Amino acid sequence: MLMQDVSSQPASSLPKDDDVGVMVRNVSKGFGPEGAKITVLDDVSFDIKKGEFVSVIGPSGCGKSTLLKLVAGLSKADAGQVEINGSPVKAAAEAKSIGLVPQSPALLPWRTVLDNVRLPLLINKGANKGRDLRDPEALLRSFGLGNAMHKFPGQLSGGMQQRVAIARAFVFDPAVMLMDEPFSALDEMNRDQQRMGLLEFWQSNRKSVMFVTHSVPEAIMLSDRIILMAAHPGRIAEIIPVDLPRPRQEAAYATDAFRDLEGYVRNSLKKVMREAHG
Ligand SMILES: Nc1ncnc2c1ncn2[C@@H]1O[C@H](COP(=O)(O)OP(=O)(O)OP(=O)(O)O)[C@@H](O)[C@H]1O
Repeated sequence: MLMQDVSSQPASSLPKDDDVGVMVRNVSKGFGPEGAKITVLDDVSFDIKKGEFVSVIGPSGCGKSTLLKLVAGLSKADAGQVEINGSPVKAAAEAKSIGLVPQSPALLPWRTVLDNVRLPLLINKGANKGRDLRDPEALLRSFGLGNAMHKFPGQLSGGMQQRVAIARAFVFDPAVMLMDEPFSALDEMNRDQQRMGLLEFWQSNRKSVMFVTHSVPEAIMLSDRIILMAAHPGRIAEIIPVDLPRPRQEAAYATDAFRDLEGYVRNSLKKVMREAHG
């Protein structure tokens, strides 16, 4: 297995071409007052290719959500650059080229499932003119929610609600999809079901995905590459390619290749955690 040690790779040697969906270059970010600022992200550089699924994993507090917010254009880096499909992140966010799925579904309980998914289209009517949009009903059907369209969120399970939130994020047909532990609130069985549903959808709708998770099997099952972060300050420790064949089905969990990779990622994670605790 060939691992990429990005810590020794100069950022300028990373590819910059038309294949890149997300480009993060030498990004640093800190919080706190001038003079007492705590560096949360230190010189982070990576790319996500168009149509590539990349997970970000690392110890609590290493800056995964902070990084995701920078790539979403919700927060500004102190230094460095973020580009989406070759445009500065701010412009890409305004053009709705970035979809975001939060940890909790945040659906409006008084609107039906279909009306929740339609809502971003109504709110952004002006900005949506002349661009490709997804049909909310077709999207819901492709997420297995055809029979739930006219129900209210409170009538659905947690897993189904989260699927509605994912469908809603796809309604602008964004080039890049960012997901912050979207299945963390679900029990293991439900979580696995949602994970496989997302994978199936993505396999026929290849977007660049940045997926934050604490689950090693989830990162492996979904991803083309895994970015492993270290903490204090948050930085990339290693980028691990996932060379498992696609399309992937649940049976992949039981293969030797999956288990070997799982062992490798867990070990790498342990190493960065040991370093963090001195
Ligand atoms: N707005 C903020 N103001 C001050 N500190 C912040 C802010 N946002 C994040 N931090 C700090 O930055 C560090 C990284 O936080 P972040 O939420 O990005 O980590 P994480 O890797 O996503 O953690 P977890 O895995 O626990 O969700 C933490 O120490 C956090 O307290």
